Order: sequence, then C-alpha cells, then structure tokens
Amino acid sequence: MQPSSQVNQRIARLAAHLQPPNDLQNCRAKGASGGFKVAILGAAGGIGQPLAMLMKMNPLVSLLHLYDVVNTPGVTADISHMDAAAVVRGFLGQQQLEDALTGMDLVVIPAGVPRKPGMTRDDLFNINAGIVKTLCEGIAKCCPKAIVNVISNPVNSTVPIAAEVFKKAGTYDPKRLMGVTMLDVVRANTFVAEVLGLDPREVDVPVVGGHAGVTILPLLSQVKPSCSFTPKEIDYLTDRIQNGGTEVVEAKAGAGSATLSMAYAAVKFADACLRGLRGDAGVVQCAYVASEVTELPFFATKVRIGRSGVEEIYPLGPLNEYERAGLEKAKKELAGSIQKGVSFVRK
Ligand SMILES: NC(=O)C1=CN([C@@H]2O[C@H](COP(=O)(O)OP(=O)(O)OC[C@H]3O[C@@H](n4cnc5c(N)ncnc54)[C@H](O)[C@@H]3O)[C@@H](O)[C@H]2O)C=CC1
Ligand SMILES: O=C([O-])CC(=O)C(=O)O
Repeated sequence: MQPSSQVNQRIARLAAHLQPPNDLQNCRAKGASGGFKVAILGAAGGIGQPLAMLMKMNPLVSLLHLYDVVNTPGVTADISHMDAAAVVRGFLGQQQLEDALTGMDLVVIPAGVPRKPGMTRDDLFNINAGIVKTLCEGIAKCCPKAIVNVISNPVNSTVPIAAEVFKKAGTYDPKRLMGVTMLDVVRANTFVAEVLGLDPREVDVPVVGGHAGVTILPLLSQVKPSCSFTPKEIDYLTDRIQNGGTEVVEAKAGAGSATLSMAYAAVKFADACLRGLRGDAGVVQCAYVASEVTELPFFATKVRIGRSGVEEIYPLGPLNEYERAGLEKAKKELAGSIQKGVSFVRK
C-alpha cells in the first residue's frame, strides 16, 4: 500500500497536467464564449469516454468539464486535441468535484458500475445510489440551476434519489431533473424500422414508464409513420425493446453493458436539452421526470424541453388493451423502485 500522502501528491501532479498554464487560461477561455458549459461525471468510463468525445463535437458546447475518480488526465488530454470548438478541462477525484461543477449549465451523470450477465439494474442500487447521492450533493452546492441528466442505473431509483438530495438542499426544481431513457427510444426506433423495412431516422416510437424490464413500455400503437403490427410482431418488438439492455450485457459477457449506443443516445438527449435551453421551439423527447401523468411521482413520457427545462409533459394518449396491461405491470414495479430511492435518502 502506498502512504496516502504519496497518493495525494501523485493525484496533484496528474491534476496539474489537466489545465493549461495560468498565463494561457484566459486566452483559451475566450475561444469558449457563447455556448453552454457541460460537465460529465463518470467521464472516464465506458459511456463517459465516447460521450465526452461526442459532446466535444457539439457546436452548442463551449466548455466541457470531464470529472471522474480515475483516468481523467488521459481522457482529457486525448479529447482536448480534437479541433472542435469546446474547451475541455479535466477533474480528478472528490477534491476536484466542486471545481468541475461550478458554473455548469448541464450536468450529465454516467458514473457508477454497470451490470454483468445475470444481474438486474436494481442489483446496482447498493453501489450506484451512494455515488449519485454524493454527486447530486455537489450539484446542489455548486450549480443548483443546472439541468441534470441521470444515466446511472437503476434510473427508476437514482432519479428519485437525486430529487430527494435536491429537496434536502432546498434547490429542487423538478423541471431541471431528467432520467435518460433515450436509449429505449433509440432501440425502439431501430427495431421497429427493421420490422417495417424503413430508415430508423424516419421512425418515432414513444417509450414511456421507466428504464428497466417491464417498466420500459413502447407504445407501438402510436408509432410514426402510422403503421400496424401483427400480434406476433408486437410480442417480438415489446420483448426486444424491454430487454435490449440485457441483450448487450449478455453479448459483452462480463465486460459491461451498452456504452456506445448509450453515448449516442445520451448526446442526442443532451443536445435536445441544450437546444431547449437556447430557446428552440418544439424540442420534444421522452424522459423520466417528476410527473402527474399517472399516480406515481415519476414517470417517463414525451416532454417538451425549453429554457427552464421540462416545460410541458405530454399525456400518454390513447392506449390499446395490450398497452394498458403493460402499463399496470410497469406502474407496479416502478412504485417499488421509486420508494426505494426516496427511502435511501430519507433514512
Ligand atoms: N440510462 C441508460 O439507458 C443506461 C445506463 N447505464 C448505466 O450507466 C452507468 C455507467 O456505465 P458504464 O459507463 O458502462 O460503466 P463504467 O464502469 O465503464 O464507467 C463508470 C465510470 O464511473 C466512474 N465512477 C465511479 N464512481 C464515481 C464517482 N463517485 N464519481 C465519479 N465517477 C465515478 C468510474 O470510475 C468509471 O469511470 C452504469 O450504472 C450503467 O448501468 C448504462 C447504459 C444505459
Ligand atoms: O442494461 C443495462 O444494464 C444498461 C442499460 O440500462 C441499457 O443498456 O439499457
């Protein structure tokens, strides 16, 4: 074991490499005016790295803060060499969390452990709940007005955890907290397009409920362009969309869960948040948010994102019998997951 002073010195040396020299910092910052400031927490991970790369490429981002408890010097050095506009800064370890968060407009959280085959997302609760709680305490202190995108699983519980942390700190604004369920929509669009023989970019499948198993409820009766499916196709598509995450976990055989498609989905969702913040009209995506659409305190549906975050939550729309049965199953499981998250912070 290395003595902790040696470890701290090493971290300080590594951290020093994450910033440009003092006399160059102002000149770097000038290139960053006009866009949004975005932090990724868990930026050195399987999702974090490709997400950081894609965010660096987003013209709406002027400053990109990469925070993790390991490996941010390397990831930051690497990504900062891309000749895209955003200035990239790295932050390593808990003692740099506050610097990473101060002044941010959008915070994206993919920090935490992923599943291995045989696990459910809820099996990640014991580790990830504490990680999300600590990170949200930092957000409440350093950037309470930021939009927060929670990716860390189990999303059905980590979003209620974040809400409770913000309530305790007196900073909770339900419009600014969103659980990222975009990957369910991305998968649904892909799988439905395959069945219909369409380009997935032309397909829009609303996916409501939450982000685990039966709580992932694709509304196949509301697919655009308007179409119809056989009962066999509905069973196949519902099952594949609900178990898309497990399909990847099993294929990766112990090496983690979806990272590349998730980074794609996360940047699609983050971009929608930034366009909303900019004031673009008609920015609509599915997200898991505080909601009155059902009797549950959180639920994923289509939402309209604007300057203040979630500005409108759309109703479920007409459901068929199959979807109504799915909704009941989803609500039952979601209720327990939400309560588990709330109790974790209130206990
Ligand atoms: N919402 C969604 O649709 C999806 C969510 N996920 C979830 O995203 C999370 C991350 O997945 P991966 O990137 O594949 O995992 P990973 O293990 O590759 O990366 C996670 C990163 O988080 C970092 N980390 C751990 N504790 C931290 C802390 N206290 N502060 C900051 N960073 C910390 C780790 O050092 C690591 O770099 C998992 O919980 C996974 O289940 C994954 C795919 C889809
Ligand atoms: O399945 C997992 O554990 C990761 C995830 O949430 C997904 O891919 O949808």
